[in-house]
Amino acid sequence: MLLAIDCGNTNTVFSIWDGEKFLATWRASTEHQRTADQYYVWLSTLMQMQKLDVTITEVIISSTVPRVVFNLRVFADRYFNTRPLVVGKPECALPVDVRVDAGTAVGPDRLVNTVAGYDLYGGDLIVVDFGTATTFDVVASDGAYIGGVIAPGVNLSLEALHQAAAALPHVDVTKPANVIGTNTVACMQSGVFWGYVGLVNGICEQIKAERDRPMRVISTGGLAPLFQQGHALFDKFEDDLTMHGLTVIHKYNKENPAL
Ligand SMILES: Nc1ncnc2c1ncn2[C@@H]1O[C@H](COP(=O)(O)OP(=O)(O)O)[C@@H](O)[C@H]1O
Ligand SMILES: CC(C)(COP(=O)(O)O)[C@@H](O)C(=O)NCCC(=O)O
Ligand SMILES: [K+]
Repeated sequence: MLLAIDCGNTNTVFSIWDGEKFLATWRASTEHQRTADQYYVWLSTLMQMQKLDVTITEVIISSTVPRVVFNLRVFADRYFNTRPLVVGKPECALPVDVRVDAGTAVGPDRLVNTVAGYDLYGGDLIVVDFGTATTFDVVASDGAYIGGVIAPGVNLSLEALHQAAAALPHVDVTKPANVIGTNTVACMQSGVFWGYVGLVNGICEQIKAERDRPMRVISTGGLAPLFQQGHALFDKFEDDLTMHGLTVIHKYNKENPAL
């Protein structure tokens, strides 16, 4: 049984994959101080509560936070007696090329999304991931990651407004009824919501123009459905795109041990 771990700057998602389907998925906030023992207490409790009596034999990790990887490695080694595959490390081969400037360390989540998008839809894709940051990953016709765009995340933008301006409250993102807000909260929500619709539209259109070809736009991340509502920003929404990519990369490395 495979344990796939997707660690973002805000949340860390753990999924158990039986080779055909995910048996369970759990989410914890990302905290680099969390130890291997703490991960185990948390995970084994959830497994017991779900009466999931399985043996984890393999672990794959993608982490946008480098310093959590140490404790996750100890966790895999101590409790599952396995050396985890860590995306972005030389020993983890990818089934696609990465064509970026020399010396660039691409976020592993973006590589995993590229692999997942290519596996599900083929090439000429834009993958939009609404995480702490909102990333656009451009996938060439042969599946290569050829770069993209990093924009501030939706919640980060709202939080920045609240932090920087004394009179602006903390608000949650939602789709406002009108563009013209008639109170402070509605004005802030409008700025972020409609600003984001424009950002996503504009960036995707410019990427397509720069590539000079039609491209499919795939979205992932909890906030993607909010932006899809009535705006047809994306051709497809994939809830567990990153997790799917982790299983594809794991399989590829198992089938190509010499890589
Ligand atoms: N369904 C949702 N509704 C509202 N906010 C969400 C939802 N899912 C995630 N978020 C928020 O979106 C932000 C990004 O979350 P996540 O995708 O887990 O980020 P990361 O992968 O960078 O850790 C966080 O602020 C999180 O609280
Ligand atoms: C852009 C990111 C911060 C997004 O991370 P996330 O929002 O998933 O936590 C991450 O992919 C990252 O740290 N990238 C490194 C730089 C790059 O991808 O070019
Ligand atoms: K992410």
